[in-house]
Amino acid sequence: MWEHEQLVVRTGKRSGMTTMVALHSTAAGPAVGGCRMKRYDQITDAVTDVLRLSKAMTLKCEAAGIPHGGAKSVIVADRPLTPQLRRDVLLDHADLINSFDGAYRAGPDVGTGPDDMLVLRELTPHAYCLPEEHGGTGSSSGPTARGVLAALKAASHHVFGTDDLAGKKVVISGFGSVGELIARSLEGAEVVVSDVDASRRTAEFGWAEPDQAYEVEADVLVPAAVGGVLSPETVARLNVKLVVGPANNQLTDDGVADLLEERGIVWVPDHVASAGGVIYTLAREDDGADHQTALRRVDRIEETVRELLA
Ligand SMILES: NC(=O)c1ccc[n+]([C@@H]2O[C@H](COP(=O)([O-])OP(=O)(O)OC[C@H]3O[C@@H](n4cnc5c(N)ncnc54)[C@H](O)[C@@H]3O)[C@@H](O)[C@H]2O)c1
Repeated sequence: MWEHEQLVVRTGKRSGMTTMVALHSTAAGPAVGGCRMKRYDQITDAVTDVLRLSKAMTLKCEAAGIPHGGAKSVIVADRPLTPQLRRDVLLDHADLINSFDGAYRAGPDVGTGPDDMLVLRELTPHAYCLPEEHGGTGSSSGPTARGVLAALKAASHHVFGTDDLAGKKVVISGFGSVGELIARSLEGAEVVVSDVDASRRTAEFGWAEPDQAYEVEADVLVPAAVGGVLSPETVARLNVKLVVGPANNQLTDDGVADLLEERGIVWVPDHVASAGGVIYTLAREDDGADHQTALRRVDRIEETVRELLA
């Protein structure tokens, strides 16, 4: 069933490249969501991605008590991007964002960052997370990691009877910006990381090949790479008691949550665990909260997860 307010797919007049915005819901307020820049095999894969991710943003805002709806945008990187082409496609995307008259406000996501938001801002006011030297809050990876750690605390208490993961074995699939921050914060835990990019391997942590990360015998799995990683097949192979991570849309479909429950594995929904970035950004950039106040709002994820699991 179609449940989105709008989906607009457009060919940019400067770049000739496809960009799209899915507006899932503005019922709670203007819709927010990141701008993903990625190569897709088929344009339909990009449409599926933007529709699912925008719906997840509505759930994320609702669970975090943020007065915003959910949206997402995608820039289909179907060719190598020179700096000029990257700039052109971002300006094209800014035109598309403007066509929503403020109903969609963009931030960075996989493949984009604060510098790209600065380019968007040349043509649209509806871009968050500019670099700090330009008055924005920069990358949201830090607050996102903090939110995951808050969720981990509450979930660990529920599953292991202690907030502290010291002495526990934790597998982090996706050793990118959020995954690395989480790995470095887990003092006293045995941390194993995994990434498709083998250059990310470091002697500081254990290493699992990406196709084996979901089978490692451990206490906790942290999905921190891409979505769609928890399928009936991967859930059957899991060897952990708890799954908590920032990756958006971890389940291939909602029925996988039942399979996790049948196996006695506690899973914290990603739209709850990964909300730290959006909570922090909106607190600072919309509400004018200072850094510490915004972090305290992120830390409330712990309480949300406690209530959810209870
Ligand atoms: N950064 C944020 O503020 C934020 C907020 C909410 C959700 N998320 C989600 O969290 C996840 C991680 O975000 P990030 O900012 O760290 O991204 P990132 O791009 O910095 O890191 C992702 C890492 O995953 C690796 N990877 C990709 N595919 C993989 C696979 N199949 N198996 C193992 N590793 C793989 C990449 O090589 C990369 O190192 C993403 O799914 C993102 O959508 C991030």
